[in-house]
Order: sequence, then structure tokens, then C-alpha cells
Amino acid sequence: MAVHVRALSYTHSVNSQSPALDSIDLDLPPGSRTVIIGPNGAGKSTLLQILAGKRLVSGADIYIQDKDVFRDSPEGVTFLGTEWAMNPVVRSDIVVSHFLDSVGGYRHKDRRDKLLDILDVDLDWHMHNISDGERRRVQLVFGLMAPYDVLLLDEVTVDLDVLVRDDLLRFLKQDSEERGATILYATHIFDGLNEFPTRIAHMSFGRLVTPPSPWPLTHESPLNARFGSSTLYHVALQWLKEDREHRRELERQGRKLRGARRDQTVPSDSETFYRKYDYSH
Ligand SMILES: Nc1ncnc2c1ncn2[C@@H]1O[C@H](COP(=O)(O)OP(=O)(O)OP(=O)(O)O)[C@@H](O)[C@H]1O
Repeated sequence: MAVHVRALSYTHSVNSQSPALDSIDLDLPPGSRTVIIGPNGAGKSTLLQILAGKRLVSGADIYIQDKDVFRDSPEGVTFLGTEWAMNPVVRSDIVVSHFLDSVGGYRHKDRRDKLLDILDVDLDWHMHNISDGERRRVQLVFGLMAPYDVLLLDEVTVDLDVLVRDDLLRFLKQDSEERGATILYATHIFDGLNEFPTRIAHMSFGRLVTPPSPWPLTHESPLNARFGSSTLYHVALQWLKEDREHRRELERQGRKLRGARRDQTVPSDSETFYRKYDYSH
């Protein structure tokens, strides 16, 4: 297996009400492309960060390419998350061509040039003078130019325009087919994604409630009876509605609280509001 996880549970802090990950078992074969679907806070980023070795866990088996993620630091694993763009280094006055050279771009010239074309990156851009989407494109060239065996993507296409995103997904799919690379991708954007995955999984409240299942749906798939010829978008919509229902049920039992607190007295005028929130002088 390219990725093998058993009994993975994780709690961010002692104050957390419930674990971010709860008894996760996961197997991803080489060359598979899995899209993880789940509502905000389901645990997708936490799972990807742990697989990338960014958070230490004990008591679980976590192997990538048959190597223990924490003891053997497997090579060929690329993680791309949204927080990269917040790093002051990539917001400094550095020219894109210098930046890519400084991180070894010349070693992967063919892939780098292909990605520069797909992501429409100008090598003369200054990193402190570009838009969020442009910075994201530079990140993707930087992150994808070295060939990987396992790619962990945490919603990095969020600020790309649809054309660039479409070309990028095509590149990732073709690359994975040609080189057998495994991809695990957490996203909330399902436009144009239907043809991308070979598997889909559903995470909810820290659990993998539907483990990676073949996509497009096969006749043998247990999901087939429910979703038939649905698009990925409709499957996602249905799963997320169920998640919301589940949360509301927990709320009825007083176990989770989100949204408006209708049972509480709220300040009725702006003066009370400002006093309450300490805006008064
Ligand atoms: N640094 C942190 N400290 C404390 N709790 C955290 C931290 N990061 C995430 N959590 C909590 O862990 C749970 C899982 O969060 P996670 O970011 O993994 O969800 P997600 O599925 O990636 O959500 P999203 O779709 O919003 O990105 C949430 O309840 C969240 O509040």
C-alpha cells in the first residue's frame, strides 16, 4: 500500500471537546487518487498533516511506502496546504525565478517548465507584489516540480481561477497515471472534479464514515444503490446534509453548539451591545 493507517486517533488540545480524529483506518493503493469529502472541522486537514509527519502521534500505525512516517521519514511525500502563502518568506521581495532556483527548480527543469506554462506563472513576478491566486500558483510550481510518490493536497486550488484549476487537475491526473503516484486530496470545490478521483471517501466528526470507495461508482459498490449516476457534487451535497443532520441531533442532546443561540437573552440595543463587547469608553 502507498498509505497504510491503523487506529489513528488525535486530539489537538486537552481543552478539545472531542478528538479531531477518531480510530481512523485507511489504505490507499499506489496510483489511486482519493478525494476526501467532509464538512468544515471534519478532520481532513489534521489527517493530511499527520500523514505528512507534521503532527506527532503515538499509538497508531502510519506507514507511507511501507515506511513509518515518524521513525523512517519516507521520501517522495509532498504535502501542499494553504498555510504556505502566509509564510513571510514567500511574501518578501524575491523574484519568482530566484525563488524557484533557490529551492532546486533547475534539477527538475522539464516538470518545472510544464508547470510554469500550466499555472501561467511569470518568472519576473516579485513575490510581495502578487495576488493570492498568483502566489498560490507559484506555490504549486514549487511544490509539484519535484516528482513525488505520494501527494497530500489540502485544498490548495481554492484561489485559482477555474481555467488554471482545470488544467492543473488534468496535469495531476495524467502525472499520476503515467508515474503511478498516489494522491489524497481534501477539497470543498467539486466543479470539474468528477473525472479526477479513482476513489472517494467521507469524513465526519473525525471519523472516516465512508472509507475510500471506487469512483466512478461500480455496480458492486455499496454506494451505487444510493447514488446511482449522481455527480460527485451531488454525492458531496448529500453527505454534508447528513452531517448537518447528525450535528443538529447532537445539539438537541446538548452535545454541540453552533450557529445562533436562540435560547439566550441578547442585548437589544447597540449601546448594550457595545458595552457587552467592551467598545465603550
Ligand atoms: N490547531 C488547532 N488547535 C485546536 N483545535 C484544532 C486545531 N486545528 C484544528 N482543530 C480542530 O480539529 C477539528 C478538525 O479540524 P480540521 O482542520 O482537521 O478540519 P477540516 O476537515 O480540515 O476542516 P476544513 O474543511 O474547515 O478545512 C476541528 O474541530 C477543529 O476545530
